[in-house]
Amino acid sequence: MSPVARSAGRYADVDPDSFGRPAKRSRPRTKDRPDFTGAQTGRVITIDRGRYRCQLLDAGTMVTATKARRLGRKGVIVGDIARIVGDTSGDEGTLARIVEVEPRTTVLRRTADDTDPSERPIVANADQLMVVTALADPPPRPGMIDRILVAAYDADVAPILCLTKADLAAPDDIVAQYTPLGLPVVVTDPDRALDEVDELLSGHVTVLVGHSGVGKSTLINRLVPGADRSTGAVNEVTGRGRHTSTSAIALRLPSGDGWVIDTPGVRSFGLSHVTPASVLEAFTDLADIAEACPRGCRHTSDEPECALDDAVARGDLTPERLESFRRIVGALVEQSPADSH
Ligand SMILES: Nc1nc2c(ncn2[C@@H]2O[C@H](COP(=O)(O)OP(=O)(O)OP(=O)(O)O)[C@@H](O)[C@H]2O)c(=O)[nH]1
Ligand SMILES: [Zn+2]
Repeated sequence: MSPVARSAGRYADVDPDSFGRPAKRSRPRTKDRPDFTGAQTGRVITIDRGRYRCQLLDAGTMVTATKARRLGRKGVIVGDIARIVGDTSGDEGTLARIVEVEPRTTVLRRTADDTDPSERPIVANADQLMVVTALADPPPRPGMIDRILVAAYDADVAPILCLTKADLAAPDDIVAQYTPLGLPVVVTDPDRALDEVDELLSGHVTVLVGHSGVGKSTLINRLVPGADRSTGAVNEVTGRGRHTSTSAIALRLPSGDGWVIDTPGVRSFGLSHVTPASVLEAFTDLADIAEACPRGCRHTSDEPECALDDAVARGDLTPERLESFRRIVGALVEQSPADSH
């Protein structure tokens, strides 16, 4: 029996939302699971109206696919590593089918807005998140940078700060402000080679997040020649860029070693479930010190017995690093939903 016929018959009755959770009925897996040997492995690079565009990892072929029903509505997102069966030639008009998705190493979720209180996963398997911020035109907004950094730390995705348009304003203040966080800060302008950025992205799956107009598309077009991201188009009416797609798009780096994932329309990531403790985990040096904090310490400056203050007093921690951490965590309490303009 072909895998297609088999899975259609066998899985039609399974709750689509059960994907990713243990099956309710436990049947011997090896016996019941469709045999997908011969399936191709690809990365989901973008999603458009129920069609999943995938790039096969071996051949690099672009394949358009549907998704097995049992994977559920949110079962496949950009960045996923998918098992694909059927016609994977990529030829015009062909349609393959995603039958399985590998467990995700990380998941970034879209900010909830006023009309949509739920958070949706948007990008899977990124191990880095590059916040792209212009030094001028538009000016940097530290509050927003901090919110995005919190989301990155919480999702266990290593943040990078990229400061664009260095030809228009000096980066020194922002660099000084973010260096104590221990994240790489790179500066770009049109006349500067991108060696440093290339090196940071090589071998990684990096999500790029930035407000419209900061030069994210310009950067991607330089990193991935032929990516053809539309640039410079700020819609006068909506104030938003020309990208109307809500799907992220993954682009393989020319070296073949690594991916960048552009996230049009994503201004920030939801923080509603994030706790100071989850952010603290990303700051391992501070986390070690905070073991000595009293129970329930929020590590804010108004906590009388926070061990982080003691560490600064002892000289074991620089005041700049503590201040940066507290500012970042402060973004959690200051957040207002659907802000970010
Ligand atoms: N001076 C200067 N201008 C730049 C630089 N990078 C990009 N720009 C310009 O800034 C404008 C916005 O650049 P985009 O690359 O379209 O910005 P974006 O962040 O992708 O914005 P959207 O396309 O709206 O999502 C364009 O006019 C670019 O030419 C830079 O390093 N220096
Ligand atoms: Zn504390």
